[in-house]
Formats: sequence, C-alpha cells, structure tokens
Amino acid sequence: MQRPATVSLLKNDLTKTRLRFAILALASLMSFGSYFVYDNPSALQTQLQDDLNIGTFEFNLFYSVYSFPNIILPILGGYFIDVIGNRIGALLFSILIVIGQGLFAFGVMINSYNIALIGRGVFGLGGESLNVSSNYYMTNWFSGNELAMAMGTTVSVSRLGSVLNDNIEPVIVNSTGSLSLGLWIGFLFCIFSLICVIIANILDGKKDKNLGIISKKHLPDSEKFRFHDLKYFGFSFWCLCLNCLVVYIDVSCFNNIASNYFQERFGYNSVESGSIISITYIVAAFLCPVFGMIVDKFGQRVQFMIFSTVSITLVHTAFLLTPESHKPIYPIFYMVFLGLGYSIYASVMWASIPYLIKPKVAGTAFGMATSIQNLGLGVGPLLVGYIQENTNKDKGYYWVSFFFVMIGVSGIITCILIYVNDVKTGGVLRSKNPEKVRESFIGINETEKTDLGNSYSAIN
Ligand SMILES: NCCCC[C@H](N)C(=O)NCC(=O)O
Repeated sequence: MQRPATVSLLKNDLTKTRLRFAILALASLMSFGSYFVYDNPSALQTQLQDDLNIGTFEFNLFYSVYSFPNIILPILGGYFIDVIGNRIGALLFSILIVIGQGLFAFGVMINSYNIALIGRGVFGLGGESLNVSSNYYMTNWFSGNELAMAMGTTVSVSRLGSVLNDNIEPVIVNSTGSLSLGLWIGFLFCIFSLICVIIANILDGKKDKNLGIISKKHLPDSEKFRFHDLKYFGFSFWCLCLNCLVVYIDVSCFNNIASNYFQERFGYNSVESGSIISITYIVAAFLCPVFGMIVDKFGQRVQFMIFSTVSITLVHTAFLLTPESHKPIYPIFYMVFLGLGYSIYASVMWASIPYLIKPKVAGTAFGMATSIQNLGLGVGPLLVGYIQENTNKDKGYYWVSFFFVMIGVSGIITCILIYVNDVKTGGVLRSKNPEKVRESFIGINETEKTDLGNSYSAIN
C-alpha cells in the first residue's frame, strides 16, 4: 500500500489513537472462534467415535484434513493478502471457517462422518490463514514498541478459546446428551468472530482512507509484491521458521497426546488429564501479553527465545526422567513451566518476523512461517505415534519423551544460529528499536516503508 508521508496525513493516523486497542480486541476475537472449534474433536473424542461409529484412524483424520493442506495454504493465503489485501483475505478466511464448522456440526448432527470430515477440510481452508491475517493486522496497527504486546495479546485471547473448549464441550454433552449442540455453539462463536472481522475491516478501511493509502490493485509496479522479493527472506528468517517447526512440535504435538500420557503414566482420569493439559494455555493466556510488553521495552528477542526453548526442553527432560507413579503432583508444575516457555515463545517469535523481511512480503512471510509450522504439526503426531507403537519402555512413552527432548535441543541450536546471525547483521532482533535497525539491515528505501511498522511515517 502506498502512503504519502506528509505531516497533515499523520495527524489523521488512526494507528496513533486509542482506536488501535479496539483493533487489538477485534483481531484477538477474530481468531477466538477458530481456536475454540479447532479442538472440538479432541474434547469430544469418545462421544464422536461412538456416535459416528468410527475408529481412531478416522478420528485422527479430523485433524489431518485440517493440517496437511495447511502445509501449503497459508503461503497462498499470505500471498493472496500481499496481492489483494488483508481485509478481503480475512473476510474470506472467516467465511470458510463458518461454513466449515457449520458442515462439521451438521454432519455430526445427522451422523454423517463424511460430511463432518468435509466440514473440517473447509474449516482448514481458512483456519490457519486467518491467523496470518490477524498477525498482519497487528503489524499494520502496532509499531515496534507495542508489537510483541499486541501479538502476545492475540495469542492469549485466542488460546482462551482452546481452554474454554476443553472445559465446556464435555460438560455440554454430559448435561444435555446432545453431541452436536456444543458444535453449534462453536458455530456461533465463529459467526461472532466473523462479525469482529467485518468491524475491524471497516476501521482499517477508515485508517487507510485517512492516510491516503490506495488499494493494492492500484499500486505502482515498484510497490507490488513480486516473487523475486522472496530473496529478502534471509538466513535468520528461514532459521526462525525451522525453529517454529520444532518448538511447536514440542508444545502442540505434546499437548495432543498429553491426555493419554497423563492417564497411562500417572493414573489420572480423562477429566483430570483434560484440566492438567489446559494449564499450558491458561498460563499463556496470562503471560503472553506480559512477555510481549517486556520484549517491546527491552528488545533481546533471541535471548528470550533461547530461554523459552531451554525451558521447554527441560520440561521434556523432566518428563523423561520422571518414573511412573499414581497421580504425582510434580507433572502439574512441569505444565506450568511448559506454559511459561510457550508464552515467551509465542509472544516473541511471531512478532520478530516483520523485522526480518521487507514490508510488502509480510503476508507471504507470515504464511510461510505458518505453513512450515503446519508441516511440523502434520508430521510430528505421525512420528510420535510411530515411536510409541514401536517401543515398549514406559508404554512407549520413554522414547517419545526422548524424541521431544531431541526436538527441543534442535530448537535451542536453531535459536543460537539466529543469535549468531543477528550479531553479524546488526542486531535487529536484539534491538529496542528494531524498525530503525531493519532499515539498514534489509535496505528498505523510502517507497518501501509502507504496510508494516506504520510508525515509520512518524519516526522519519
Ligand atoms: N486456528 C486454529 C488454531 C491454530 C493454531 C495455530 N497453528 C498456531 O499454533 N498459532 C500460534 C499459537 O501459538 O497459537
């Protein structure tokens, strides 16, 4: 998008007003519905398998049809955002989520596994790309001294959707006897999120109009996204993506199997296990914005990421070394620590991306990172399942924990590589004022100070 940087236009810059906090609330809530419904199947696994008369493999397909297409889709979604614009993208992705969840709930209501599965597939077409849109909103409305706080807040509110799902879905089914009712409630949450997108789009359009920003369609060629711009995805960016892949295996894939893990190794029942595993995201809901604020103030992004990957690896090492016993208390503390490591990571990692790329490829960059993350989320569970089925020690979980420790170590190594590269290239990720450092690091010129870091106009 093009922005004439005149003083009079800056007076009308809505990103400098309190309205940005309304956008923050809307961007957080626009993902709430999709996080809530994403884990509907895991919260209702037994009931779904009974009602639809399906086995574990068919059940796991509810997640696979979501994750595997998302190894590619967010790149296309991000590209779509860079070329067409974020507002249309966010709207389209949200509509797909609503349709997908509607089909899923309808399929379950009429006991049709195939319709329910198609629903999950349609949901996946928008589910991850909407996260890309929400991140893009944040980079457009928040500058370097608030960006990590803003992104941390969106993760925190969205993850409350996951926590709410874990805790209320089983209760709804148990108290009403209707399996689809909870899914229709998820559908309503998705409509609510769609309404948030529409309101955010109106405000965002107003901001662009005030600043004289023109639609992507009408941009001069020099400011349009072109594939050769991807060469600006340097070493730190790719290393960050790899890091994201491994760290999310250690957090999300572990969370997927954690319920059985706690039941089989530590004798908790399914309800207790459900409460224990939601600790990670409850901690994140409180701490993500806090760590975001700390990073915005002090910089040092890579050091925070190193601390977080070390914490996550130590948690898996603790699980590896903890012998089986009946309802021990200490795994609860491990989950608190996992939540701490995850909170730091989620608030720092995503907010680091804008400083490693040119603004006009921001959508594609967020999409690329999300796609690579989904590669891990798709392959990770298969590897974990394979290891567990083919080993015996601690019911197969010993080598599963060992796998998580090794993945954690690769997370630490990739963080260190990012740190070394950051030192060599001017320290953008460690800086308190990363936008300034980015200018010399990536070589952004005047006409390219556009979409992202709207503070550019104010700073310069
Ligand atoms: N849209 C449903 C959930 C998507 C989660 C996404 N893959 C993710 O991990 N985002 C970052 C995070 O920390 O939540």
